[in-house]
Amino acid sequence: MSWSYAALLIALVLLSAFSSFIRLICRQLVSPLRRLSGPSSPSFFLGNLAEMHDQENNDLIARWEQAYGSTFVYKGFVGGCRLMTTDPVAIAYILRNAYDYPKPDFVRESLATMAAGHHGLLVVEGDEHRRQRKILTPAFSSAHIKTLTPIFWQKAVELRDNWRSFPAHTQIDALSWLSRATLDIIGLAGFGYKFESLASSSAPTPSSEFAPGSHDKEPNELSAAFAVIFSTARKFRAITILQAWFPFLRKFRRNSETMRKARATMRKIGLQLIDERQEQVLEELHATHDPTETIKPRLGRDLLSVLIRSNNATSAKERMSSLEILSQISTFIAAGHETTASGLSWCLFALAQHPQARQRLRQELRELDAKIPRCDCFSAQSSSQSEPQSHHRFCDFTSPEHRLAIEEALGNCKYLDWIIRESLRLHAPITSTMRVCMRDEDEVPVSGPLGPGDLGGYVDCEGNRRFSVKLRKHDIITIPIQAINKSKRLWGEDASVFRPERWEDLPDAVKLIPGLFAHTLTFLNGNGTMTGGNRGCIGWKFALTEIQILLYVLLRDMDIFMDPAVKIEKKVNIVTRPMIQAKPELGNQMPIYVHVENSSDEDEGALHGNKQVNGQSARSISVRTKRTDGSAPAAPKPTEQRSEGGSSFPKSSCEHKRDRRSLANLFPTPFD
Ligand code: HEM
Repeated sequence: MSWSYAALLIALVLLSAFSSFIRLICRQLVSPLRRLSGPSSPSFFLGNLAEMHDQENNDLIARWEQAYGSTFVYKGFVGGCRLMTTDPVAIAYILRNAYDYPKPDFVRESLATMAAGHHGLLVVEGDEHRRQRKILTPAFSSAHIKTLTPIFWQKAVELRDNWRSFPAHTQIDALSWLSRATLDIIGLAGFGYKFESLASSSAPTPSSEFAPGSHDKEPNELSAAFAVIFSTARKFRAITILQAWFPFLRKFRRNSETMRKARATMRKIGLQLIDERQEQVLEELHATHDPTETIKPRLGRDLLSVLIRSNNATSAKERMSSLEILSQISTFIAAGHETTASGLSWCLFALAQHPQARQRLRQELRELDAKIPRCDCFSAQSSSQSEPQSHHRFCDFTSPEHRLAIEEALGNCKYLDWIIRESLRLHAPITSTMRVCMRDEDEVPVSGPLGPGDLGGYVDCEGNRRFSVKLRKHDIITIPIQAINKSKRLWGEDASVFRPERWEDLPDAVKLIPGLFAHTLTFLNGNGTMTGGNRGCIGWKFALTEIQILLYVLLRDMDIFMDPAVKIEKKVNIVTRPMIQAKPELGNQMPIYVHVENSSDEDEGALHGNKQVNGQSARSISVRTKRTDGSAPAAPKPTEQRSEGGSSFPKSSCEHKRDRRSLANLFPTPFD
């Protein structure tokens, strides 16, 4: 072969390897987005991405909004213009046409490796998504979520009793505890799996109703495997960005032995769970059709059982494969665990900062007792049987009638509702998401004037006011969920302030936000269509019910505080978690103090005694005994002294540990 052939061959190989990069550069050069104004870019390679990494702490988007209006461009990888808009009309248009505005490939790739799998609902697009969403919808209906609430109560009580067991003035990391609680909940409610991450040795046996065939012997095997996959995926490196644009680099993914084992474990347990549910669902069918069968089998209620039942009822052509079902298990864990834990942690944070709101909420929660019939599920830990009904404390909520009555009453708690709305508005666990235009050309409308002094539209880089944005195929759009939830143009001057009372009377402009929940984009949009695609959070009712019950159980009989000297920052890594500003090396943390009121009233005799309630030994007594003698090694350790500037916090034992100097801080998250 002559030199010229060899050179040609090398050129062809290089061309094919770099083809997507070359296409990217060409597309960027002709994008109509270049006509929009926006901030200057400090770096050719990373554009504005590096400064965006800390956007939740430096108010960057609000400053850009103030300088360039609600619709502008910023620079992404190698100088590409990306659209960013907080305009409610533009956002509604993009989200309503979800299948023409899917997630960009690099975001899907990142979510897939982050454990959601390539076939999970979070990642698939178009017809595949429509088909999966239809099969999954029955599992997330309000009626079905109501059947799962006993799990939420059980785990809430278990968490509360863990917190109660610590000596007074103990600082605890609420985030890691809430993470454990929500992991246990999604395990049981999602697929009947006992993670037992809330102090496994002392945990009460999960209701067998929800855990048929659970894996008692190795309860934490799946949890460990998931942690490996999730934490590895969360370490965002330069190579991750390059892999997005140079697909051939994906072949060089780190696939260590630990990672391979973790994936194999997830697959093994997932397939085992699916087989068990399939068998169980077939038994149900058999029993329903057998006239001699007198006792109907209990229908599996976890999300996986409902999914399998719904799948079996779907035509063979539309049905999900085992691989697709398997991906939903990891999707449920990835999408439904840390999001809710983070939402709850931020809610506790907001309440700790606002004593008046906290006291009003706690009073409302206590007053519920007066509205519901006396229950029979008070344990030996309840303060005193002779106390007036409304003062019974530390109820175990074991009576189904009592739980149902409270659930109904919680639904009518106006202030609780405002608190949840306000904290999820100001502290959205998912800060932003991305979309890409897949129409050859499109024109996205933006709103006109929204009120006095507002001119509507946006001003392009030539100084012309415009009321639509032209896009070409492959143009990238950032949907800044948190910035929309806090936009002054929509919410008013006090948009960044925690003020639950704002929900009494919202500005009209807010009602244009196409939010699934409370006119916020926290769970994304609520106006998706079957034809245009519906990508709003499928688990929003699950999450809200879980948040309601956990807040009620934790705050009814305990107060929370934070050290005012400890400054908390937001750290975005797909989910937005708290971090102590002065102690980044500790990783994600939400340090709080729990105050058990009148704790001196709680005589140790009652706590360690053998009082029988409803024929049962009080369960939480054993929790306390075990936790204080240290026999639950997996639980996060509290500090016993007050910290100054967070200095006495222990290293979090959970997997959120971060190294500030790591590349994760220099490079953007997949959603930037
Ligand atoms: C406070 C808690 C939660 C928040 C803030 C939240 C937020 C979101 C957001 C913003 C999206 C849209 C992502 C995008 O398209 O870019 C989403 C999607 C999704 N969420 Fe949630 N989520 C929460 C809890 C849950 C729970 C508990 C589950 C399941 C048990 C869940 C399952 C899902 C799934 C499967 C999707 C993909 C839906 C689709 O694309 O059709 N989420 N969530």
